[in-house]
Amino acid sequence: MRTPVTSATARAAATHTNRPLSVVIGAGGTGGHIYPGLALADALRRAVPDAVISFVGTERGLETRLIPEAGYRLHTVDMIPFDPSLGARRYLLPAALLKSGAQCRAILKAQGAQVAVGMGGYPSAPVIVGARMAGLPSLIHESNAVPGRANRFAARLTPHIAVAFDRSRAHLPGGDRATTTGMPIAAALAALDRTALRAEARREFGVPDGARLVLFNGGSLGAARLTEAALGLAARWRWRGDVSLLIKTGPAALDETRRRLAQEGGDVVARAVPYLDRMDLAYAAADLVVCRAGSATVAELAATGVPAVLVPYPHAPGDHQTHNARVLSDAGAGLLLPDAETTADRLAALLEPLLAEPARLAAMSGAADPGPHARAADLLAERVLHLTTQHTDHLEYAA
Ligand SMILES: CC(=O)N[C@H]1[C@@H](OP(=O)(O)OP(=O)(O)OC[C@H]2O[C@@H](n3ccc(=O)[nH]c3=O)[C@H](O)[C@@H]2O)O[C@H](CO)[C@@H](O)[C@@H]1O
Repeated sequence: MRTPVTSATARAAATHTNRPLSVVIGAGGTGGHIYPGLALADALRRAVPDAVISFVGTERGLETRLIPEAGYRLHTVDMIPFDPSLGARRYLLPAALLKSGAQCRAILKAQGAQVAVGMGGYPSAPVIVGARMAGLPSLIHESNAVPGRANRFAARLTPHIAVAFDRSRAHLPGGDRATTTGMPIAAALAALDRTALRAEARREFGVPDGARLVLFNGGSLGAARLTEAALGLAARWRWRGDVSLLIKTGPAALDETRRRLAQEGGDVVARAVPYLDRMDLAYAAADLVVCRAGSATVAELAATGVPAVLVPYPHAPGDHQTHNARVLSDAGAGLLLPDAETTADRLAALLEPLLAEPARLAAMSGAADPGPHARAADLLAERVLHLTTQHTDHLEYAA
């Protein structure tokens, strides 16, 4: 059940100034930063329907498709990732940050923004730098159990910090003053009734009656290791009528995965798709998910109660996906399987007894602590609106 932004805060934000509420959100790269940004934007719109909300991203990430499709304006800036693998190019980072920060300052000014929000990912830090240059309040949201470098840097530039998981506070400068809002998730997932949607969802994915559906989802970009293991399982289970596999491959691996499924006979039980635009249907149809442990995925699994086998991406900075995965495995809602052990044989040994025991799946589903994620978008929107009411009196852009 979602708690709407308190109408007093929304009213105060809407009437505090004659100008419409304007918020700029930095979010980009992969779905794990963009979807929470969109969930926040939708919550702000629910609270203040005439709010002007726009995004800052780059021209490279998934934001170029997802943000305009969701009906929001995307401004792009030049930015390089905060990535240790940059090697000598990391020395270019301060200059890149200053340049993109100045671009963001101009965007904030053109948008008449009252507040800037960084949702993590590399377009996030420049927005906070731009807000600092413009003398505007800003807020960052950290989504992972172990924060990334961009947000550890940005946390030094703003006193306003929100986190998805309590356990990340210890790793952030100023983490003691952070608020745990949870991870903002789409309204369709926050309110998901898996039982009510199950029949429609299973029809959508062509799941035969009586079959248990295992969804393979390698995060917003797909994961070759999971796709390979799923192909092996599909070939092994091709004679079984009681299981069905849905493999999210990512667009690049789609044709090859379909070719292998046809060649190895796995296409009898498995279907490959490039991307899932309706995660509500995917979670409602699935009996079990085998997935990476990106923070949005972990929060969605916790909020919707879908049992999971979590295979953390082994090269994530600070091994943050293992820490994300533990949020579910510590609660008994998921099993953690290291990437190097994720083969078809190992998965068969793990999944066969699990799928044969509905009571165990139900116990995993019930063990998930839904946490604050279903309410997180509204909680974060409330914090953002609160900042506008506090600071608009002093709003001034230096020439
Ligand atoms: C490889 C890597 O570094 N990944 C990072 C990236 O992951 P990435 O963006 O893959 O991961 P997340 O799991 O956090 O988010 C994926 C989001 O995309 C949605 N979705 C996914 C697949 C699909 O077909 N359709 C769809 O809508 C999911 O419902 C979810 O909302 O950002 C996350 C958030 O900081 C980090 O935790 C991850 O470690």
